[in-house]
This record gives sequence, structure tokens and C-alpha cells, in this order.
Amino acid sequence: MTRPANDTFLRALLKEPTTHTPVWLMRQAGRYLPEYRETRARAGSFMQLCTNPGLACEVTLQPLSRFDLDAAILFSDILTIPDAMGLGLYFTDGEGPRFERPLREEWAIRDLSAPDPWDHLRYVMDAVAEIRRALNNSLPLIGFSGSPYTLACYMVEGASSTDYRRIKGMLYDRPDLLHHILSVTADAVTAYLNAQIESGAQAVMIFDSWGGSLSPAAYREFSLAYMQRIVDKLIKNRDGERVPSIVFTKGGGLWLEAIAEIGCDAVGLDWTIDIGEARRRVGDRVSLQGNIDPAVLFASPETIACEARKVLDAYGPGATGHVFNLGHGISQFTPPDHVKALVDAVHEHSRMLRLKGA
Ligand SMILES: Cc1c2[nH]c(c1CCC(=O)O)Cc1[nH]c(c(CCC(=O)O)c1C)Cc1[nH]c(c(CCC(=O)O)c1C)Cc1[nH]c(c(C)c1CCC(=O)O)C2
Repeated sequence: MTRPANDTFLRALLKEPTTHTPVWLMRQAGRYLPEYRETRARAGSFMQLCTNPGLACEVTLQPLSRFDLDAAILFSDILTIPDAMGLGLYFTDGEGPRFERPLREEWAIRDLSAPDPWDHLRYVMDAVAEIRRALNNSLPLIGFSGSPYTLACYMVEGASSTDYRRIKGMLYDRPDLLHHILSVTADAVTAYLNAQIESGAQAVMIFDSWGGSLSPAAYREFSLAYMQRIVDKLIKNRDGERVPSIVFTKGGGLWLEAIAEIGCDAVGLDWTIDIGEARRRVGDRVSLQGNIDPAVLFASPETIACEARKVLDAYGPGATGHVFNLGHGISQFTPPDHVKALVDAVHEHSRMLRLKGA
């Protein structure tokens, strides 16, 4: 496949040299942008926005026309899979996602099956294809999914949770039931990501937002093992090339070496670990994505630039292997011009470091 005109993001994931450090931001399309709020109001609801490929494409492109970002990410949500499994996803203002039929009963768990992405999730594949056409090979497009464990948290709890008591109760009392949910969900995620690759996604990311709430042993058994199964089964693109994958476990800093072993190309880092230390620990096995504290964006543009330089300096010398990002999704209260200060500082400082040969 011809690489996009700006291929720095793909190059960094594959550890090829780059002229600057590529940057994109988790949740770069979202409520902090007034034009997003306008499109969302026109769509009616968040799910109507996600299920309309034309509107999903429109909001995917919005941050790209404001900022000099190095990648686009599909506008969708991780909860499309449990919705397609029949759990009845809905969003309430201020309370986040909820399911009408959370997975609690053994019979419902035994009934669970992986949805065919070309049938129940075709709107996502249509959005991927439409975004690729609109990008016209200017930038790479990232596809994504939630990790099986993170999806299971929402499926079993029925909403966001602070203590995960239902899923953790199941994990310790009925590990067989949780393994069944995770196994079906891992098959669903594999088919979903592969369908996104067939539709044109040029990299894929697995968001394991809640894996970090597990004990080390439970993390390996209930989260990491299933992400490994998915990464193992990712297909190549139509031209027979490897599609790089990124695995992001929020709160996974203690387990970096284990994550780097599963066969992914890059590991996402939250802001609780020094990126230089992370790099020393994983060596050449994987690239790293991250990891500035998203709250830095509430500081002044000068401070933001200074903090961005600290992350680039902490990563250290070498012209590749780092994709700059936030340590978690951007806050809806972020001033858009602060994002510009961040993106421009990353480009400027990393170009300077390359010229100095650092
Ligand atoms: C846990 C999780 C979810 N969704 C996602 C995760 C994993 C990442 C993380 O840990 O944050 C992933 C996600 N959600 C969204 C994207 C779009 C792509 C991007 O720009 O990065 C991505 C990659 C859009 C969204 N997904 C959601 C919004 C806000 C919806 C709105 O317009 O009201 C957006 C832009 C809704 C959503 N979806 C989810 C929650 C908890 C919420 C409510 C969050 C909130 O209210 O801030 C589940």
C-alpha cells in the first residue's frame, strides 16, 4: 500500500527513523471542540453520531483541520461491541454509558455470542472506509477496540464503576463464567479489528482502560492473555503488510515488560511512569506511545510547551520509537488553543533534537 503522505506515525510504530516525533491525542475529536458539539447536536445523540458514517467522518476530521496532528482516529466508541451483542447501550447526560441488560445471569452469559462485524457493526466499517476516502492518503487512520476485560467491566457492571464489585466478585467466585465472557468477547474484538483493517484502518489500538485495577496475577490471566490472543490473530492489510498494533493498559506501568512480550508493536503509557524509564525497561522490543498528563493542558501555553519538551527529553536520544500522546483522553474542559500549543511544541522540539543528532 502506498504509505500516507505523512507517515511519521507508522514509521515511529515500526521503529523507522522520522524527522519529528509524531503526535495525536486520545479523544482528539470530542466535546472540547465547539464544532464537535455543533455536529453532535445536529446528530441528536452520541450514538446517532457514531452510527452515521458521514457524521462520524466529519467529526474525525475536525481536530485535523485545527491542529497539525500526525494521525486520525476513527470516531466511534469501545462499547459498540457489547451493544451489538444485544446489551442495549445508551448514554445519559452526565452519567456516561449504561446498558439496559447487563450480563449478570449465568444463562445470559452462556447465550452470549460474538457479533458478525459486517452485519451488526457495518456502520463502523462504513465510517472507516469513508474516513479513508476523505483523508485521501494524507494521514494514517487508527482503528480501535476496547480490551475484552474492559468491555466485560461495562457489560457486567452495566455502567462505569468505581469499585468493580460485580465483575471482581465473579472473577474470584466464578472465574469460569468470566473466562467465558472474555473468550467470546476476544473473538468479537478480533473479528471487529480485522474488519476495520479490511475496511482500511492502517494501525489498531486496544484500549484496556480498566485492566490496571487488577492484581498482577489477575491482570495476566484475565486481561493480558486475551489481548495476546487478539494481537496473535490480527490480519495483514490488503497488500500483505503488517498493520501495527498499540496496547494501552491504563495503570499498567508495573507490567510493561509483560505487555511488551505479547507481540504488539507499541505500548501506550499513562502519565504515572517516566517514559525514559519505560524505554529502558522494554528496550527495543516495542515502541512507546504517551505520556503527558492530560491536566497539563489546563496550564498556560508556555508551560504546556515546557512540559512537552520534558517528555521528549525524558524519552531520550534516537530518532524513532516514540509516538507522543496524552496519558489518557483529553478533558472536555480543555481550551482548543492549548492543544495547538502542545502539538506545535512537540514538532518543534523533536525536530530540533533530530538536527542536534540527539
Ligand atoms: C472507557 C472508554 C469508553 N470509550 C472509549 C474508552 C477507552 C478510552 C478511555 O479509557 O477513555 C474510547 C473512545 N471513545 C471515543 C473515542 C473516539 C476516538 C478519539 O477521538 O479518540 C474513543 C477511542 C469517543 C467518545 N466516547 C464518549 C464521548 C463523549 C460523548 C458525548 O459527546 O457526550 C466521546 C467523544 C462517551 C463515552 N464512552 C465511554 C465513556 C466512559 C464515555 C463517557 C465519557 C465522558 O462523558 O467523558 C467508554
